[in-house]
Amino acid sequence: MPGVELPDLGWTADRAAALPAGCEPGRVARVDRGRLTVRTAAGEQRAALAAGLHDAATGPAVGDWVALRGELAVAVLPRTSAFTRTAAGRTSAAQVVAANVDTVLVVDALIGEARVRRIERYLAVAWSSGAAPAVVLTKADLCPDVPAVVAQVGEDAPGVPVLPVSSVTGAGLEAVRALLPPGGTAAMVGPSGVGKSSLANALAGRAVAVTRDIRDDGRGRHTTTARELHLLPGGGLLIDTPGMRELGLRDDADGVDRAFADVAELAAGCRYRDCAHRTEPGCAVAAALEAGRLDPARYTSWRKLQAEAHRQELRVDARARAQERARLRALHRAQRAQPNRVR
Ligand SMILES: Nc1nc2c(ncn2[C@@H]2O[C@H](COP(=O)(O)OP(=O)(O)OP(=O)(O)O)[C@@H](O)[C@H]2O)c(=O)[nH]1
Ligand SMILES: [Zn+2]
Repeated sequence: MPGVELPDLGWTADRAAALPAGCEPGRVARVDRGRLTVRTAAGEQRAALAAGLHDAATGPAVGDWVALRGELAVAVLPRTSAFTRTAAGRTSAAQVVAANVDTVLVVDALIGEARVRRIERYLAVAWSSGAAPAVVLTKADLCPDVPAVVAQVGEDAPGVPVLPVSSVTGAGLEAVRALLPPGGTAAMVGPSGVGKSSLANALAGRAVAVTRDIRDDGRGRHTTTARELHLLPGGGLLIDTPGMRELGLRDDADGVDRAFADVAELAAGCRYRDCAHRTEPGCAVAAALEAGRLDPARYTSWRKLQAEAHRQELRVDARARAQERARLRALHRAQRAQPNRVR
């Protein structure tokens, strides 16, 4: 797609300062088994990964800016935000699925399953990525009392805009577009079936939702490349990558604390800094629960997510220990092989 200026893709002076000499910048629109589709000032091109960029945590993800030398991506520029998915297994590394997202649209529907608890969870994930979240509630055309649900969700999403929309009638889409300024990057998270693809298509004004066409013709599998970074008519960019649909909570409690800013503020007023909010004297959280100023379900949800973030932390620690053991083993092997050359 020629005719796109770098700032239209989200290029900034900070990023320019980090670009190695002699390289051109490109924004990753898709990653296919170690091959990139990147958007540059000159249009779209494919790029291979230089050695050292094959790591899941530090190698390029959709939304990343890479430094290009011809057809080779030689570096990933510093990220302003990152969404990670922790792969299964105690020692497997976190994989970055999207990077440099400014706004996370936490998408849920105005009809169906009770939604507040899962929205809380996605908000914690969003905050811990480094991006700013907004809640988008879809299917407004099917909901008999939109303001009531919006108000209810708003109570448990302190400091976050809550926007009702209908991808069918177009109602509310303008308010969502207003969150996506030219050059700004948004991404969607939310459970299956709430209308993320419909919202992406409505925002783009055409069908852009991810399609994966895999055929097997006896010579191996071929995946047709569909971009996962879309330019919207208003100048914003939308990342719609399948990986965003399987996000886990990251290994830090900050995201949880931001999603539960009201509860965290209460907890700051407890008498003891290490208060476990159970039976401690002077516990401000227990007092708020007793006085009916804190919803017990929200309290339970906060505890659960904190515990989950903590478990992730332990897992990351276990991984770090395993990596250190592997490093030492390799070092010892090398020492045995070449006793005089190491160190
Ligand atoms: N009435 C109404 N239906 C909607 C709206 N948005 C989505 N739908 C319908 O809800 C269903 C699910 O929508 P999708 O856009 O596929 O949902 P999704 O979140 O992308 O689902 P996954 O791809 O499974 O993650 C489809 O039948 C849509 O037509 C809306 O605003 N109003
Ligand atoms: Zn307490």
